[in-house]
Amino acid sequence: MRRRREEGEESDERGVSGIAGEGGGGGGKERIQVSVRLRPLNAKELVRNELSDWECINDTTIIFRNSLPERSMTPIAYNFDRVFRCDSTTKQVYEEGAKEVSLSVLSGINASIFAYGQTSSGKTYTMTGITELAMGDIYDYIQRHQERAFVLKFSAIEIYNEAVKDLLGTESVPLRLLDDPYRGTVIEKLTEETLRNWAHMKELLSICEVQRQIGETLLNETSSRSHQILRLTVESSARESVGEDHSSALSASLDFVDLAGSERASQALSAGVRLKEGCHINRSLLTLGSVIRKLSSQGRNGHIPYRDSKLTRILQPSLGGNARTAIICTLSPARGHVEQSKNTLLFAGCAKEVVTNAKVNHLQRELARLEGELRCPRTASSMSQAETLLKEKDAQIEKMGREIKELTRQRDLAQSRLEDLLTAAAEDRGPRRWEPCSCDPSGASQDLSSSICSGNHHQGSYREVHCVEQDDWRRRNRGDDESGEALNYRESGHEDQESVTGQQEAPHSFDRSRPHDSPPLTLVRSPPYLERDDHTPPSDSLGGFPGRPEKFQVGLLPFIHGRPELEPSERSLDEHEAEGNMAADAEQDMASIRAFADGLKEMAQAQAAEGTAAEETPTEKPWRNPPASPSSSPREELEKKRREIVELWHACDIPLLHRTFFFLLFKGDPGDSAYMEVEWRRLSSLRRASAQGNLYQPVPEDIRPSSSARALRRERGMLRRRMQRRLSPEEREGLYREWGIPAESKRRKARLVRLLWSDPGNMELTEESASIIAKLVGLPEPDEALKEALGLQFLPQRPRRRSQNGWRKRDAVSDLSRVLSSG
Ligand SMILES: Nc1ncnc2c1ncn2[C@@H]1O[C@H](COP(=O)(O)OP(=O)(O)OP(=O)(O)O)[C@@H](O)[C@H]1O
Repeated sequence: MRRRREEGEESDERGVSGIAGEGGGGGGKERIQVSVRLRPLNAKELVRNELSDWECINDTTIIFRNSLPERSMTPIAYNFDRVFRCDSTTKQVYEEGAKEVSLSVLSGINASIFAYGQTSSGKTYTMTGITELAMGDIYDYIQRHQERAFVLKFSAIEIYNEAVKDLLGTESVPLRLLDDPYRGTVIEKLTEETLRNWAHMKELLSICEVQRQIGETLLNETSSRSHQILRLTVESSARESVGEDHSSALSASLDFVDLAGSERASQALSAGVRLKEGCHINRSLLTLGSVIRKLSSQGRNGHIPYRDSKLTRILQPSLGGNARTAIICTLSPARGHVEQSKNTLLFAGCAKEVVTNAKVNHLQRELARLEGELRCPRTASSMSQAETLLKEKDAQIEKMGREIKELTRQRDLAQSRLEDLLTAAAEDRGPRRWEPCSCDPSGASQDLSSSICSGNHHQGSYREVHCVEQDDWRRRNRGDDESGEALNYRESGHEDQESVTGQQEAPHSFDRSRPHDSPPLTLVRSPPYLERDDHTPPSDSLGGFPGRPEKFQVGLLPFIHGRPELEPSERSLDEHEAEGNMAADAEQDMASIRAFADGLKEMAQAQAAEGTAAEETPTEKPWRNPPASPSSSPREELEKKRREIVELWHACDIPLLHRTFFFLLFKGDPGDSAYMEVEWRRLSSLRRASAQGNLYQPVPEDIRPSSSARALRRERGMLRRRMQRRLSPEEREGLYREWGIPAESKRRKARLVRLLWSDPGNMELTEESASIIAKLVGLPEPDEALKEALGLQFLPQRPRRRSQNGWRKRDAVSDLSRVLSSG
């Protein structure tokens, strides 16, 4: 295909003899070549009966024709250098949309091929094919041009969360970008392999494929979460001049750029890590878009924000600089993605206005530059200044790295200690009644350590105090580091506590067995919401649905938080510890189950009380359940409710253990209806609060929605570790097979765990998820005996009768102990 050369412009150095034409050529001022590729509807979209409103009516025009009758309007037409229908092959796309530009590299002209488009639109699919086809053509060309000697070099990077990673390197440290006055932005310490042959090149391509960050999103099971740039550098010279005359020696590079896909968090339903990746991806694509927009409207005049992202810094030559560029914009045809597709075409429209100015890169020129640099090196003093500066910066970075590591370690320690304490407290609490206490109810005269040991015994002035390990580092840095974890400690509002414990040895320290040289303990009180004197949580908080007892929240905290995700280096330690401590695991699990049951019962009671109040006052509660349809049987109603509960759990990011316990214990028997009603109301209210934005009222950080998602992630991490410990390799293999996880795929445990409870519409998968998790956490067979042991067998009683026909909590707990010890 002929390129659209800027009028009046001629390439200054076109056609190095014997290379231009067949080997590409071109260059000079010309516009970026822009093609659009429409992919076919994929299997999921077909199942959903998605329609496509896009049609390529000829080789250069694609139209959007909305087939919705109420929206019928004149089709919108978009023109590009080339458009490819959904049945076009990648070879066709390459031949007509990228080949000419790619092969310019053989003429000493830099070239870049980009794929741009929303997530799952086919960028990687297209670029993988184009890269191989272009490489194949280059090898083929070299084969047929023995009169020249070629050297091919290959390097590969990815930009993941704004960090540049060497895909061929052995170290995973991010690479730095340096500004070279001659070469522009260069990547420091990037591995560059000299290609030995075709097989070597293929091997390197597969290494890149393996190394690249891939993640599963709702829209793409193997979504690329990073921008990938593969660079082939071609150096060539006429054979007779090898080592002598460099006048015909050429050097140029060809970049294959597979951008990460733009995505809408709402569509990709991304959360946690994926959401963070998505934010980075969108931000760098935004910078790319604004660079392209500015270049298209004002050429290279004015400020172009290349430096606003690593992606645009690295790609600067390809964006209006010394390179020929072809962009392939990929589109998903589905109607659900129409807005994203239009945005892609908007980008494509701007890109085709951008003019680049590629020149032939004679090696001679490069040599002259190097010679010039040698002749007048930068002065010794400026060099040493720069070096000193660099060293200082390196030292600073290293120090910060150490500090971050230390803070992370502290946080993890504190978190796991907090979990242990909460579990212990849940167990100690037993019947979960606060006993009257003879201490000063204000707590003023108490020392904090005694608050710990009797931490849950203040009738009317409940104070739960947690013990958080603290080491010298933070104390040393106190005052000059108000960020991160240090701030969390301050947030408790009891800055003075540290000095109290600093002055006296806690007589009832939780951890008497600590070695002497271990860091001292500091007490940090619970978040303010646990310290309310009236035992009632803020009604607008996440847990603040009508009738939810505060302690339920406390009891569930171990579930909500799970174990903290640790850094890989630390994880082995954690695993090690945990492995040696299976009994503790089981104990913790059962404490969690007990806490779950206790919380549920209290909720049911509170709800029953609410119900009484509602009967007495005719006001309609906003969270009332709609009346059951008269035609359905009670069983059908319960089944429907069960399904709704599953949907609500999903929507509210409820911890998986809670879902599992509940799901297995309450299967829709008539006796379960009260609990199911309670759960349904709780969740409906939670979701309504979330929809109304109430969750952003002063709610403790760790139970806000974003942290629920984070907690879910941690919980999945805990389950993944348990898979390793609790399932035999055969059992794991069986599960992978059952869940369709291919044997060769990476991180199979993580993939499986991600699938658990992920499809609320599918009750079969839901059942299966619950039974897998039950096995992982050692939930005893959920039958009537367990229910009875947990005191969950009976319908909740009205509060005024509770004193006579109470919940048999003590009996339930001791029964449970029997069940456990016999199990
Ligand atoms: N033209 C096509 N023909 C057939 N299948 C395609 C085509 N384009 C893409 N696909 C399929 O669609 C899925 C998504 O494609 P791909 O991973 O290339 O998307 P992507 O744009 O790179 O997504 P992301 O930005 O999330 O990485 C893959 O399973 C791929 O095989």
